[in-house]
Order: sequence, then structure tokens, then C-alpha cells
Amino acid sequence: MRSFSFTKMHGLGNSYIYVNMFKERLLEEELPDIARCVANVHTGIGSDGLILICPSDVAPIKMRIFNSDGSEGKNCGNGLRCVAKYAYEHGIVRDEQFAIETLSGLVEARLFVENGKVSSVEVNMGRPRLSREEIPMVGKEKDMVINEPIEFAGHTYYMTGVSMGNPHAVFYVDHIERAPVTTLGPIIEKDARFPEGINVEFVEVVNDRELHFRVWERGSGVTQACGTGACAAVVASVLNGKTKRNEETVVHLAGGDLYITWKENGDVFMRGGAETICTGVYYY
Ligand SMILES: N[C@H](CCC[C@H](N)C(=O)O)C(=O)O
Repeated sequence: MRSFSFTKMHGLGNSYIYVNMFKERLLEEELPDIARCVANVHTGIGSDGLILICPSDVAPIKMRIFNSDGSEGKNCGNGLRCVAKYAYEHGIVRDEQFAIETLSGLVEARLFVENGKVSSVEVNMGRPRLSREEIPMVGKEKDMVINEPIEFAGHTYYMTGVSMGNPHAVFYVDHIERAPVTTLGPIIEKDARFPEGINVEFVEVVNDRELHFRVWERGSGVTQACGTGACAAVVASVLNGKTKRNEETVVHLAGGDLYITWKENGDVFMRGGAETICTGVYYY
């Protein structure tokens, strides 16, 4: 029987099982199955997936994320805040501002520390990618997708496409509590027009600085929060003239609030909480 130590953490209820790969050894080919197993609430630990905190050649640490279906994502906003907290509180990094490598490039985390504990984290998530080839989405490579009519299941919806290193399809609704998250989400997630699948976000605009938000995540389904998705929602809202560039927008997710600004320099900044739930040993 093999085992590894883990820490369960969450960002606004978007929880993952975190494994410190500076200390643990997991076989690459087993990672998707380990993600599926630990995420299972009945026979595993229960989470939205698995996140590895790894050594990096280009930054103090590297984050890898696996969804609950075992697929590997390229970025994870809530995960980045938890990884930054873990790395500081476990002495992997000593600075309160440092880079983190992800599969979609480097990001920069800034910690807010109280009595040696990280209370919240701000992450510079970098620039959104807006062309069809970057989302990715089929069609003319250089075109953007802003409030574009698109048909799913016989109905026309208006989509804005944004990548934060991972793909997001943003749709506006009048009442967030009626958003078709579990009916339309899974259809769009796997639509053939998205070669890598896509995360699906529904947004209700409260005012030009406030959004309500729900998500169907690629590879995980409904989650309490999606940091990259909330960033995509703010970028889409600026592009659609609903919120303002360079001004902080509060995004109300099911699990709590994120504070996001798409700055004039092009970078998207996200600030929010990160919590440690428990630690343990997983046997497999
Ligand atoms: N929950 C994560 C997003 C996971 C993205 C993953 N579902 C994918 O892109 O495949 C977040 O806080 O950004």
C-alpha cells in the first residue's frame, strides 16, 4: 500500500487536494487517476481536483492542476492563491511577493500576512488572450469573440470568449439564480467548436463595479468559485461596456467575493482569500 501526505485547501469553496512535490514522489502516468480518486467525495477525500506544488527552473515554485475528471488544466486562480499561501507558510519561499510557474506561463503573487499567516493573496494573472486561436475556438484565428451569437441545443446565445491561460465562455443572464449552469454548461463545455473544451461562466451585472457569477468548470462541473473564470468575466464585462477598465470590480461567486481589476497596462489582478482545511495521509 502506497501513501502520500496532502493538504486540503480552498479558495472561496473551490477546494483542491494539494501535494508538496518537494517532498512527495508521484508517478506522472498515475496523476489523472490519483486526481479522480482523491476528488471522489465517497471513496476519496472530496475536492474539485488535485494541485501539485512543484519545483521549477524559472520560479520559486510551479503549480499543476488536475480537474476531478483527471484532465490537466493550464491555470487556476483559486489554486494559485492557496499555493502561494502554502509555499510561504511551509518555508518554501520567504518573500511576500514571488513568481509562480503555471502551464500557461508565469504569474506574480503578493501575500497579505498577519501574524505569520497568509490572510489573502493578490495575483497578477497577466494578460487575457482574446483571439479565437488563443481561446482556443474554431473560426478565423485573429478574430475576437465578443457578444457573438452562437447556437447551442437549438437556441441562440451571446458569447464572449476569454482565455486566462485556460479557456472561458462568458454569457450574461438577467437573474443569476436562473442561469442554466447544469443544463447548458455541460453542452457548451464539450462543444466541438472548442478544441480543448471550455469553462462556462454565467454573469448577472449588478452595476458597473459589481457582478454575480456562476460557473460550470471544464473537467469539474459546478464549483463554488473559479478564479480564472471570474477574471474572464471581468474582462468580458469591460469588452461589453458593462464595467470599467482599470477600476476594481467585485465578483460575487457562490463561495464568496473576488476583487478583480483589468489594468490599463493589460494585466488582470485578482485578490481574494485562501484557507487551509486539513492535512492527512492518503493511501492508494
Ligand atoms: N477553479 C479554477 C479553474 C480551473 C480550470 C479548469 N477547470 C480548467 O481550465 O480545465 C480557478 O479557480 O481558476
